[in-house]
Amino acid sequence: MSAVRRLLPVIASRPRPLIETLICNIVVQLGTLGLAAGLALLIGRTLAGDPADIYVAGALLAAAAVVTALATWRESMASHDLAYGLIGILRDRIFTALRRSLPDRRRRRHSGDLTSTALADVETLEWLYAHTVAQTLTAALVLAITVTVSVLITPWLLLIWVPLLVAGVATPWLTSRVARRQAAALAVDGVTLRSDMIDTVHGLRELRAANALDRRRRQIAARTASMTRMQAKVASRLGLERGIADALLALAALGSLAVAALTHDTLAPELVPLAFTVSTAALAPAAQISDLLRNAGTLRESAHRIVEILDRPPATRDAPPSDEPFPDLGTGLEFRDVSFTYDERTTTLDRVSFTIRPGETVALVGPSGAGKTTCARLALRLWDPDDGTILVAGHDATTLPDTRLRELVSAVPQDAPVLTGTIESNLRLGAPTASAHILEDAAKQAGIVSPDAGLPRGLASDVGERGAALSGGQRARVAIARALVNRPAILILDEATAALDPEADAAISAFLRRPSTRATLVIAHRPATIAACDRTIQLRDGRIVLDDHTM
Ligand SMILES: Nc1ncnc2c1ncn2[C@@H]1O[C@H](COP(=O)(O)OP(=O)(O)OP(=O)(O)O)[C@@H](O)[C@H]1O
Repeated sequence: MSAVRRLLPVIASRPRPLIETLICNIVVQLGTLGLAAGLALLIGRTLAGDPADIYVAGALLAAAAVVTALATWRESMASHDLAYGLIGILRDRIFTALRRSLPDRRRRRHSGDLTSTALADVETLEWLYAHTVAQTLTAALVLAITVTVSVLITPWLLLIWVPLLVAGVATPWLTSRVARRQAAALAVDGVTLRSDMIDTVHGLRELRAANALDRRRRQIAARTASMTRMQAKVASRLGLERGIADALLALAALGSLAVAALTHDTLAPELVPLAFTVSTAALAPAAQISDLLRNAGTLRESAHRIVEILDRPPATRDAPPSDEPFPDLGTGLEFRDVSFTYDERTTTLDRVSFTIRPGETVALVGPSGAGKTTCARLALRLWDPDDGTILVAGHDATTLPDTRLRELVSAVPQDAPVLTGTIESNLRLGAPTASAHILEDAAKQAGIVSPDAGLPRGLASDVGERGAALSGGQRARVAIARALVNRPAILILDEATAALDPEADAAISAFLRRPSTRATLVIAHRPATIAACDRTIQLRDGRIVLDDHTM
């Protein structure tokens, strides 16, 4: 089924503005047609020496003009109400689809690119919903009426309308493949340009330090030039198509005039202006339909990309929501024969089994690329293992509803992002209603409020744009405190202490040694951090090579 047809039913979710748009459109089009036809009849009868009552006719025409104007105003409001409402629904569906399917295990596409293209595509659909569906239905109706009426007045007009309508439809149909190709190329260029710009702004410091800013600027300029060339090609194609459409419309007007002139002796004289007016009145809806056909390529390309996102398979299947209590079965975190691969070629984890009991703190160590972070990601259920089971608090993780799992497991990833705001707003991220006591307790455990943290304003400290006003160590402390606010049953620290200064490292080590009921997995390289743990598991090439209390 075509992507546009898949997205059209969304329109049924807002029937009121749709019906209003449709009715107003019909009133506008028929009102305009009625005005022109009324005037033509008036002129015809005057020319034929049988003038109508000018006052009655004037009043009728004035009333039609007012109704048409009011309907135009309402139509504009209703169509935009319809379009923006539908766009909101689509954005929400896209967000849900992306949320379910990201992070992409196989890294098929950059998630930022995907989102940015989808948002641009949704804007394109504004045109479909606000200016296309109802308007095209009405235009087709008015076109059918005008062509039928004019042909009833004189069948000779068929000679004009049939070939011109065929040519009008054939032109954009013939160019539709090129149009889609161009729309796809423009979208790729646009997205790459946007993500290059965003990456450049984010990496400004690194690019400047590497003396790479000029090179980056030239790359962006080259991409812009390529886009400009493609835009010129699109403009040239659209111009040509518009030119052909205008020429066809002009031919229709001339043809109608010629038919009116040639058949005037076979027609009642008062009908001559009417035949010409009604026939040329078909030009406006014909132009509207040709406009739609001209933009169909871009529209189909955008709809296709949106449908692609909506159809993305979920990264994990969420267990159905349940009111059943999930008793903590007391096992902490357990991996049972877990195997996992990112790309189906390399085995990242090979039958990994370990248990971290409540109250235990375990260091997961091993060389770079051994699969440590992958273990943390699977425990957080970013993806499910290809084989084996992960038990969280005694439950198979795949049977736990997502929200429950997030309450049980908290993680501090490598380079955990700190969001713009204050330390408090960052701590409240996953627990908006947490009490001041809980926040302070978490901040204390992570060493934020200690004198050596360098944060005299404590929780009220401003972290700057994405944490830029904090040092690496301070950012790590905020990320650790954020993970502690939910008081998780399972805590995972993935190289979270790597950026800490010795004082903070000592504070975190002390925190790790403190007795608690939490199961804690610490991915670390630092001897001091590893020494603070009860046990060490060593991973190499995705396999456990050591699980020991001493190392
Ligand atoms: N999203 C991904 N797509 C494909 N391969 C990945 C992905 N993430 C990690 N890998 C690969 O999986 C392997 C294990 O990576 P992982 O990050 O788990 O290692 P690690 O032990 O945590 O390493 P480090 O100590 O350097 O952080 C590596 O070879 C890595 O290149």
